[in-house]
Amino acid sequence: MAFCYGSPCAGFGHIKLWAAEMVPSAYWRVATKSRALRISSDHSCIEVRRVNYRPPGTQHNLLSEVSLSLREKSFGLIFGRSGSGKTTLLHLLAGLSKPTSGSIIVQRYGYDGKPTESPEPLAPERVGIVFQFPERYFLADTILEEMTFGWPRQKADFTLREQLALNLQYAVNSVGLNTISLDEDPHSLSGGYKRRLALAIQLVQTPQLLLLDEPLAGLDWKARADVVKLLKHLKKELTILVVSHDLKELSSLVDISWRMQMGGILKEEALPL
Ligand SMILES: Nc1ncnc2c1ncn2[C@@H]1O[C@H](COP(=O)(O)OP(=O)(O)OP(=O)(O)O)[C@@H](O)[C@H]1O
Repeated sequence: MAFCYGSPCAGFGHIKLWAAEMVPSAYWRVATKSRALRISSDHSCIEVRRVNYRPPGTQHNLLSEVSLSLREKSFGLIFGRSGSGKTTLLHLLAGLSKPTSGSIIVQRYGYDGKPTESPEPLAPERVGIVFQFPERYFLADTILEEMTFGWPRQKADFTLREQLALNLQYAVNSVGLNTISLDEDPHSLSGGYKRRLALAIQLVQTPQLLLLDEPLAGLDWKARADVVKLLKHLKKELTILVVSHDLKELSSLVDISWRMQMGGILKEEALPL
């Protein structure tokens, strides 16, 4: 598959038009899916099972027998001291590195809490990750270019591009960027709006799991409150796992939390507020 890097993909005008025309159906699809999931009581969980990780060529494990289970559409938070291995775990979940042993899977459960089918590996392309200070990696001159950077551009990819264009409009609305022209320079946005853009870029790919590394770091109090409010909204439709030191501000969102101890040992634990 070919991607366009840095330059606008062919047919942007059309992309905007498709998106504008097809928003209602995109919303309908999302709303219908969420209602269906609420009324059925079977559910899936993203699970890390006894994962160890030792970077190639090193002697020590950065993660030791890490296990966790995060139910779909819930908000998990991992806290712990600097250097304990939190970001390393996010990278494994995003497929950026491979566990030395153990597995990362999606498991479906039935009414009775028992697995209904064999677990499936969590596909890296279904995981979105927003790194610390994502605005440092913005490359394009407009919000639209930033959001479509890396999209497939070949003729054969028309259907995929069309789907991405639909998702784009949904993502822009979800993060509240719809009040801003997509021709704006991403670098000129406020801190909070830069984070919104970073989230929207990931939402276009309709992730099954959204990973956020220190989403409030470096923001002023108003932008922090803004991002917390946005995450509260996104939580209704998404499974979110956050690494953060900002426990108090995020506490109202958290369904489950873990402490990462030095040596990469993860324990489920309530937030120490
Ligand atoms: N590829 C690597 N090879 C060797 N050591 C590494 C590698 N990547 C990370 N580390 C080390 O692993 C440890 C865990 O790093 P990690 O970034 O996951 O910690 P963290 O808990 O996210 O810290 P912080 O809260 O400061 O972001 C650190 O001591 C780091 O220096």
